[in-house]
Amino acid sequence: MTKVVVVYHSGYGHTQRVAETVAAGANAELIAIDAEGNLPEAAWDTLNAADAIVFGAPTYMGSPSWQFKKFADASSKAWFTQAWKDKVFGGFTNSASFNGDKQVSLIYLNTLASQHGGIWVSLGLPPSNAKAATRNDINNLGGSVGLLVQSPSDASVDEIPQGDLDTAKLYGQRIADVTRKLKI
Ligand SMILES: Cc1cc2nc3c(=O)[nH]c(=O)nc-3n(C[C@H](O)[C@H](O)[C@H](O)COP(=O)(O)O)c2cc1C
Repeated sequence: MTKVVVVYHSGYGHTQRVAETVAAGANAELIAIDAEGNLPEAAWDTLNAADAIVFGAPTYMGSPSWQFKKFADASSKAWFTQAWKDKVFGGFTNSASFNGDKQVSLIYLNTLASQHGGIWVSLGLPPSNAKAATRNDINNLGGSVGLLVQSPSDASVDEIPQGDLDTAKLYGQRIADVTRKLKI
């Protein structure tokens, strides 16, 4: 039995919906970083015991929200004991623009996982970028490092493009599959 944990921050609920969708695909436990950038103390034990950790944050001003970064700095405690070394990691970000500098956030999440000595899982899905492509398609945003989601600036959490949510579920499944293979 493998244990996947999705740890995320969401200011206004959109990234939370993505986190829930990734978690559904991975059969993962969810941990929310609160508005002050904190986790319940017991959540650190949950992260330390996980086989895989998936990071999620909205892109604010071209990088993950400060609350996520506060969590990242606090994870230095786990770094000191190498508690997360050789775990499987993945990451996702959500923002309003198609581009919106989301890649900067993904690279940040990938770097954080690498600092911890983790094994990163790429998105592993081909882009849907032909003329006939729509926002209902898998990986219409053409990500590769991790999961990209675009929530239009005036969209409610119920209006996140279905293709991005379907991509989120598949990414969660992939992380769980890779974790199972590595644990054998
Ligand atoms: C302070 C702030 C900065 C933002 N910066 C960006 C940005 O750099 N790029 C972008 O595409 N969207 C940006 N957005 C839009 C959010 O990424 C978008 O609304 C996202 O869905 C919010 O996710 P959340 O509901 O989980 O907080 C920004 C929003 C806020 C509040």
